[in-house]
This record gives sequence, structure tokens and C-alpha cells, in this order.
Amino acid sequence: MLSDSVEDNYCSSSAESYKYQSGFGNHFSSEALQGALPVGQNTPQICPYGLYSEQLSGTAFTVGRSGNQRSWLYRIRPSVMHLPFEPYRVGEHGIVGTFDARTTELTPTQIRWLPFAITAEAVDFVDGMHTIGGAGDTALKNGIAVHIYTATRSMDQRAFGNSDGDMLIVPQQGRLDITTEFGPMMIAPNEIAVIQRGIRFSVALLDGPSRGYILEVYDGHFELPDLGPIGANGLANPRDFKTPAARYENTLGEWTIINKYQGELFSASQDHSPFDVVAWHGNYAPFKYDLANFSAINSVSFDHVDPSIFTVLTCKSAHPGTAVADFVIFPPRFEVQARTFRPPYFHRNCMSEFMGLIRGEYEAKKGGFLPGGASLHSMMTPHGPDAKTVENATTRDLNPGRVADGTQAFMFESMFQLRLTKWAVEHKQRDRDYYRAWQNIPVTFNPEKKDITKQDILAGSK
Ligand SMILES: O=C(O)Cc1cc(O)ccc1O
Ligand SMILES: [Fe+2]
Repeated sequence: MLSDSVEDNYCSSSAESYKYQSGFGNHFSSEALQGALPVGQNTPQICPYGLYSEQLSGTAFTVGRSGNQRSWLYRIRPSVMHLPFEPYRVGEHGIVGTFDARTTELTPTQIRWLPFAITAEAVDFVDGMHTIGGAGDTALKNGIAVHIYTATRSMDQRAFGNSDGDMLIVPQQGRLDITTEFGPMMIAPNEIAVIQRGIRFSVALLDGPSRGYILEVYDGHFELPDLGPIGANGLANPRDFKTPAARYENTLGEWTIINKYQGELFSASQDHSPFDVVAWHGNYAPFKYDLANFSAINSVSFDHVDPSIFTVLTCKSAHPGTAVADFVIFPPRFEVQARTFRPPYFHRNCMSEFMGLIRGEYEAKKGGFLPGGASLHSMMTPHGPDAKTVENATTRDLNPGRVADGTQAFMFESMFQLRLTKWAVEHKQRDRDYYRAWQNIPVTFNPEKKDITKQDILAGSK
């Protein structure tokens, strides 16, 4: 038997400590100690090195083979060795998991938030998580939530596990060192991580005050979109996804497990590190992806292509082609379309569009939509480029050019109608003047002249 506290091969602060396995949806195998994975079976009577085997199911046992997800963890102690869960900060934490009239408010209006302020107080990733809005109910495994996190300190001997859904984390400021049961991973702004239901993790801040966005889905898992006529390659390529390699710590000490269950938080203490998984195998495992690896595809002739062309990951619903949520980005790229109104078009959508900005400027809104801020254009609510963008788009020369250089905006697009938390609706960073973005769009209609020129538009705007 290994004795407690003698062995500690976990050190997350140096770059060499991150080792990844490449691929999307693979059946991975990883061991931090050679020979720790049982050969030929999952549950030997006694596992190598005296480890315990534990299955983590990401889908019901009986889900068909192509969709079935589970992993086997070989750990020093089974994760059940903790004291009972007790309510944690009831009524105080910022998280919501049921989106009804008790917890949330409704408005179809266009909403924008200036960058969410990062508190000066010492707040870790869990305590710094606030729900902006969502739909549905975790208990029915139906719906989504959108959260913002702002954090100023690392989680200290605390691990977080979410019984309610999978979380897609989009850091906007500050690199995150995320220790997971499957091993450590580091994500920087312009990278994302997905941590699925039930997987415990702890977030350390590598660059001080940090901020980012979280998309949580209560059912299904994120997958790569089908490519159809695009062919076998392009958009997010499978081999650019990275899953951590096993790394464990064998330490005693007081740990707190915070469990999000039905939108409430519960805490349980235990006398040892939860990151004691020495080896694991399976296809239910967290992963990260660098958005710079996205191979963007778009029109090389004319017209603005729908933003679905930039889908990184999708969580499918039961309705083919209609997503519980898509994670879409607006990456730097060339723009070459001829005779085209190039920015995002005016739009009313049967889906909800929540957007955030990681860095730079978004092509449809040159001011007001800022890194660390957000916008929500709800189902069928009109939106589109602001007045300045419209003027530029209708009067500019359409040379080939670059769009969005140095920027990265993204959208969580969902089939659900979102309700907003009071926190979000009343937030002091809410931009009450957002509607003004569209008020000065000029009327260029002239029933006597079919072929309106740039000069006509410029003359009209004087
Ligand atoms: O800015 C938006 O609203 C997102 C968006 C972008 C785009 O290129 C086309 C449609 C659309 O809704
Ligand atoms: Fe839109």
C-alpha cells in the first residue's frame, strides 16, 4: 500500500505539468503510474497498486453504442469517502437552475452589459459564478444556463462538481489552471474547456483577477457539428481537442467538495484530495480547445453566410438541426464577398442569441460591445449592425480585406427562450442605452430611384 502524504506527483503551476491526449470523443487511456490500468477488464477483484475502480457514467447505461459515454477511474479512495452534503450559502450564491417567475424575470428587449466588474474581494471561481439567465429546469434535464464568473483567488482545497449538466468555459481574462479528476489542464483566453456533468475540478488563477463565460447544458453533450458538403475537414478539427493525462495526488488534508445539484450548492468535507485518480480510461473526459485552431470557412463569392458556418461545438436536441445550444465564434478571417452588405445582417431569429467578446471589437458593433461584456438578443427580437456599421457597410469599397483581426467574439445560440436573473437585469453594468445603437440608421428608400449609389447615401447622411 502507498502511504498517505509520501507521494505527491501533482504540481500544476509549471507548463511541463500539462500533458494532453489529442482527439475528440476518443476512447482514451491514461495512467500516471505504469501498469495502473487493469488489463482486459474494468473491475478486477483487486486493482493494480490496490486502487479502487469507479465508473463515471456520462450517458444512461443503455444509450446506443455511438452515443454512449463513460469512463473508468482507478483511484486511491472511492469518491464516496466524504461526509454528508450540507446546503452551501443558501440564498447567497449567484447560481440559478430553475428558470421560473420566482427566480427570474422576462423581457424580450435587446440587452447589453458593459464588461462585468471584477470584485476586489477575495472570491474564487465557485463563489464568483453568477447566472445571467437560462431556460428550463435541471430536474427535468431540459434547458440551459448562461453564467459569468469573476474570480480573484484560486480555489483552496475546494473542488467543484456539477450534477446538473456539462459546462463549456470561455475565459475572457486570466489563464485558468484547472485540476480535474482526469488530470490538469490550462486554458488561456481564446481557449475553451468543456467539463462534463459530475467531473470534479478545482480552478486556480494563473494571472490574478479573472473573468469569463460559462454555457451549461442540462441534457446531451457537446459534439462537433456535421460538416455536410464542407467535407471531412475544416471548422474545429478533432485532433486539436486536448484531453488531460492522468495525474494524481496522494495527500491528506481537509477538502471541501462543492456540488451543484438542481441549481443549489451543497458542500461536503473529506480528509483527502479528490484528485487521487491514478489512471483512467474511457470516452467521458474533459477537454480543451484553442479557438486559434478553428479553420474558418465562408463565402468566396457573395452574400453573408449564416453564423452557423462558425460552429465550434453543438449540443443537439431531439429535433434534427435544432440545437439545445451551439457554441459559435466570429474568428479573424479574410472577407472577399462582392456586391454584398458584409456585416452580420438584420435579423429576427427563432433561436436565442447570447453573445460575449473575448478580445478586440465585434464586426457589427464597433463601440459599446466590449471584451468581458455581453449581449442578449432573444427569440424573434430584432437586432443587427449598429448605425455606424450600416453606414460603413453601404458606402465602403468592397476590396478583399481582413475582418475581425485580433478579435474574438462568440455566441451561445439556443433553441430555448431565456429568462434573466434579477442580478443580470438590474446589474449596474447593464447598458440602458443599448437601443440607441440602431436609432440613427438612415432611411435611404427612394421610390423614384431604383439604383441607389454610395454617393446618394453619403449625400443623404449629410
Ligand atoms: O450579431 C449577431 O446577431 C450574430 C449574427 C452574426 C452573423 O454573422 C449573422 C447573423 C447573426 O445573428
Ligand atoms: Fe443575430
